[in-house]
Amino acid sequence: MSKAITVSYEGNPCYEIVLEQNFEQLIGEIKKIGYTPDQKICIVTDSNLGRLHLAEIEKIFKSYFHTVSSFCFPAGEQSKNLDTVQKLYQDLIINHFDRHDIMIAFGGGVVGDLTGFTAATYLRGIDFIQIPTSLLSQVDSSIGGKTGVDFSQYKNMVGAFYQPKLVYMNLSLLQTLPKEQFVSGMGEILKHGLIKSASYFSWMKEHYTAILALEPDVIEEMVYQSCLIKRDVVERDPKEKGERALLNFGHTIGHAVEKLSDFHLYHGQCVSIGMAAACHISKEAGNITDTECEDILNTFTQFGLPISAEQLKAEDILSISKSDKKMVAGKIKFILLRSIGDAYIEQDLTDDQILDGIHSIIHA
Ligand SMILES: NC(=O)c1ccc[n+]([C@@H]2O[C@H](COP(=O)([O-])OP(=O)(O)OC[C@H]3O[C@@H](n4cnc5c(N)ncnc54)[C@H](O)[C@@H]3O)[C@@H](O)[C@H]2O)c1
Ligand SMILES: O=C(O)C(=O)C[C@@H](O)[C@H](O)[C@H](O)COP(=O)(O)O
Ligand SMILES: [Zn+2]
Repeated sequence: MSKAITVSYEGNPCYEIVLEQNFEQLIGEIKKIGYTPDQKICIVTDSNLGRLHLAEIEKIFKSYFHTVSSFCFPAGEQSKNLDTVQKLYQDLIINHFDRHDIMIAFGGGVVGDLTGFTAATYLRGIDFIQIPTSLLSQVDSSIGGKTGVDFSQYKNMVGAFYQPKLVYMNLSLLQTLPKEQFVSGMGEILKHGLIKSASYFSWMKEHYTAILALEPDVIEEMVYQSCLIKRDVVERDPKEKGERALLNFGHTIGHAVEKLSDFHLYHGQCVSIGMAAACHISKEAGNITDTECEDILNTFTQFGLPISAEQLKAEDILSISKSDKKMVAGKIKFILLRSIGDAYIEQDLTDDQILDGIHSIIHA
């Protein structure tokens, strides 16, 4: 069981996404890039990975590279900020990292986004490798080169497009991922089906027992299919000039809910709530039927994802949604469904239409 996908950037092969059940091929993949033992390695990770898996990965890197250090920060979205980036810059400086050295993002999306941004900006850019360990980071955040941190609690306000040199995932690490984090990753995976492939969405509904039981073949197939969908989108539109915005389905309201929950709700859970609102708006716009909307919401619930945010105020969600980055000429760039598997960008929604969607998740 092993799969690889090539990601091209501006028409040229740029990096490989490797799906494995262990770390046996990691050094081989690194040698293929042309890295040599004299290059210094900084493994960036969070406190949970530090406790569970850092020793194993350090040993693997030390079997090839002469100088391997690690930088560990407290787990959670609260760490995804410029303070942590500054501490990481300090660590790199103290350890004399220069432009030909390499950073390793070993963790979930928080580690990946923060490490990628630090790699993009330290010495105007040094190489980095993604070793995503959460379901969400394996299917979404490690691919496509969106890196960044939150600023003043606003999601991903400071960032850069910066591509990794390799994405290597050991799917067996999902065994230690807490259940609710696995479910959070399902939010982005179901999004992939909803925006790009009705058959993939149906496949997930058919396989939900096996998925939640973490059956290795089914998980590998699912991660692979999601990586293919994300790869195809980011290859066609690497800098979000058009189609890539579809990956933001559920995120405008989702990011507002994430901020308003003070990051106590996970990203994929907030995206699920945001998608529920967007589905309601899509239904009211005459695109999807009542039955389809109900089917989507039932599927979210079946996977354990939330579809409501009863404790929040509609006006707060609307006003924070409007301060998200996706405003164009004062209008929210909103993603709606034309049908299951087919999403589009809508820039002409009125506040009333958006509020109606928000009310559907508050009174769900
Ligand atoms: N760059 C992108 O394109 C992109 C895409 C989607 C999401 N994101 C960002 O990704 C972040 C969410 O990522 P996430 O859900 O991975 O969150 P996360 O990085 O906080 O990881 C979730 C939790 O799971 C733990 N964890 C990770 N892997 C584990 C494992 N194998 N075993 C045990 N514990 C493990 C982490 O320590 C953390 O507590 C958000 O900041 C979001 O904005 C970015
Ligand atoms: O890769 C993308 O493009 C995405 O939008 C994927 C999203 O799932 C992800 O949460 C991304 O970080 C959102 O980016 P933002 O620019 O809307 O903050
Ligand atoms: Zn997301």
